[in-house]
Amino acid sequence: MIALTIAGSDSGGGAGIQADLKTFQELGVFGTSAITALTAQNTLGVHDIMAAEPAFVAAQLHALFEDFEITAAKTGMLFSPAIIDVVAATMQQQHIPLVVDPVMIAKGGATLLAQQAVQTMKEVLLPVATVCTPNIPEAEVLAGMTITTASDVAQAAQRLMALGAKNIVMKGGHLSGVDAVDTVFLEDGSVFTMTTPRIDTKATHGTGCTFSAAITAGLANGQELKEAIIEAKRFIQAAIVHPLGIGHGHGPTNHFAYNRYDCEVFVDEA
Ligand SMILES: Nc1ncnc2c1ncn2[C@@H]1O[C@H](COP(=O)(O)OP(=O)(O)OP(=O)(O)O)[C@@H](O)[C@H]1O
Ligand SMILES: Cc1ncc(CO)c(N)n1
Repeated sequence: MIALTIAGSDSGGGAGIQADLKTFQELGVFGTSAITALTAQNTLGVHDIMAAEPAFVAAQLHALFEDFEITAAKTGMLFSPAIIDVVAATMQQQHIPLVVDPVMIAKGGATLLAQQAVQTMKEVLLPVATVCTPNIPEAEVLAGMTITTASDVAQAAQRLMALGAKNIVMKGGHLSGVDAVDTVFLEDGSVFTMTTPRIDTKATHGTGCTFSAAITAGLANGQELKEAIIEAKRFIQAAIVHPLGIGHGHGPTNHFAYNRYDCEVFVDEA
């Protein structure tokens, strides 16, 4: 099975393209990539960014779809309106599941999506998203509202669905509480939560990339969306619980952990 990640390169290897390809590999999927930007980055922060020319992003996508039977794709850091336009136009023609991780800001505060690209993401990318996986700050920007309560989470998800995203995973990593709770809103109207203990760790660099890549790998392998989402939560929890101790800042998660350690996720149908 072949999956595609359309994202930025993280030279530090914990997020972006590198995290996605490691996740695909661990989940038994052949990974391909279209790189939207280079970042000079480590666990302490982003030093510099060099965006790819939109035409070169298009060239990478053309080369991939010409040759490979890609069965699912994801987007990560897309940086500019012009790159989003290229990606959306391509994905509109490909009838495969698309996971949109609406990456906006790195943990150290660097901007990974230009301010003026938010509108483009809402107008052209969400309509082609099979599933969108915002963290709370991203959901606030996309939905144009403040999120504090569970009913805010549901309202924001409804707004993203109204923009065209078919299914939504609202990630709770940025909320407080003893548990890390993600809430999933499916196209058929069903809602469920996925709960794991919140781990007190600095090693959470690339959690969102890894989680969305794991969903993509599941879809590429032909799993149902719900099953792929729950398995992805297991993957990211194992990767957070067993850190590698790399770097001096927000360290990467452990992509090897899922295949080595068991990990429980509590699923609650609302
Ligand atoms: N400290 C933690 N303990 C357990 N799970 C966590 C923790 N932090 C995040 N998660 C889980 O990791 C997944 C990614 O969520 P998060 O909200 O961190 O994404 P993100 O902010 O997009 O990540 P990124 O740093 O890549 O931008 C979710 O399933 C979330 O619940
Ligand atoms: C390239 C890249 N993509 C995504 C993130 C968000 O974790 C990051 N820090 N770097």
